Amino acid sequence: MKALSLRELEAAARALLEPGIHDLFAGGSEDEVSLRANEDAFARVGLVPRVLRGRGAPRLDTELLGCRASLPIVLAPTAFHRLAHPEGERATARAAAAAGAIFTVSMASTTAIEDIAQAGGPLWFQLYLQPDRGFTEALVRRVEAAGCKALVVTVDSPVFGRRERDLRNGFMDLPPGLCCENMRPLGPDGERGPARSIAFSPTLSWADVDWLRELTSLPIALKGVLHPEDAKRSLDSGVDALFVSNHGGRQLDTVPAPLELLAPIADAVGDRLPLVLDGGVRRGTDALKAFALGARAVAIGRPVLWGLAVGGEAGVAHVLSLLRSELERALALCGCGSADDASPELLHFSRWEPRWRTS
Ligand SMILES: Cc1cc2nc3c(=O)[nH]c(=O)nc-3n(C[C@H](O)[C@H](O)[C@H](O)COP(=O)(O)O)c2cc1C
Ligand SMILES: CC(C)CC(=O)C(=O)O
Repeated sequence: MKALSLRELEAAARALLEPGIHDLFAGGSEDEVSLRANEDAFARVGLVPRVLRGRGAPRLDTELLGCRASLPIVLAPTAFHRLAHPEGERATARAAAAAGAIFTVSMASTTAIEDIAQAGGPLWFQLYLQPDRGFTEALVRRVEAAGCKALVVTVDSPVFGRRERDLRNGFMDLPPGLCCENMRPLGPDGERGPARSIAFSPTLSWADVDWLRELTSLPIALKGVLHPEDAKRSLDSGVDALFVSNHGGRQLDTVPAPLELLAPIADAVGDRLPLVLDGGVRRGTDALKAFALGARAVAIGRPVLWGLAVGGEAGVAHVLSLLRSELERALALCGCGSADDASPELLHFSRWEPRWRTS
């Protein structure tokens, strides 16, 4: 029976996945306050449709960081797809390519970037800048050669968030036979060496972003910028986009939902940087609310893993197809011809005080 919504797909994935793997995907950090806040924020904003605008069938196609996409919904980077399905990132990449969606490959993918690129769709590569600049440089050259169209540099992880579900379940590392394939340096003949672990470093600074900017001509997005002052600072560093993200509630707990932080960031950067929002997007209406507050696109993390777990490539295709049709319907019902038509006038923030005429 095909899931009618991402909620149904989530339940199906939960029933299929080994509980420790389910927790690894589903969990957040510490008390999971941010994790819950992400979805809740969308439910607390209402949509007030405009009528009779005659905009015709909504168009979803867009361009982001030089990539054409058939919909403004990006696959966020998530680690370890082969824990969800044996075909892992290959299956995800095929589904994304067929849907014309941009797939952001995690640095912690369990398939090498060259093998993922075989699917032929637009790929971005997510990078944790490593203290070993030589390694980072080699990896950047490798993903350039593989045809990745942009780098998404995750900046919300100077240290790793404390994920208590994983500690309780004793999930420490990938099982034998799986590793972070992009962490295996390439030898002179392209042979892959032993995997190194990903380092998280509190010494990283804007100077490292400047260094990366000099190193590559690929567009660079910073992922995890939430403070308007950092958004403004990023304008000076020559980056090309920002992901407004709290890492799906997996890093600093009690960070508010990205949806709530979006408008001040959009104010801070104006039209100079496109914004991608991720965290809790589960419906077409959620995406529309993010567009109304200034996002150019949204990204989805966990739903892709649910789709993979339930049906491999077909499951991810189903996730994208559900969101595409929901977004088309939400735009049409709001009188919008595209995501660009969405504006704050469509939003209702609930501080409901009944008002009625007394005379
Ligand atoms: C299982 C899992 C693995 C993730 N791995 C990465 C990663 O390797 N790099 C990264 O920048 N973000 C990673 N994220 C965060 C996502 O890119 C994204 O910010 C988040 O999942 C969005 O929220 P959502 O899952 O509610 O859609 C991961 C998230 C999950 C759930
Ligand atoms: C392996 C981790 C680095 C992946 C990650 O960022 C996450 O699990 O949130």
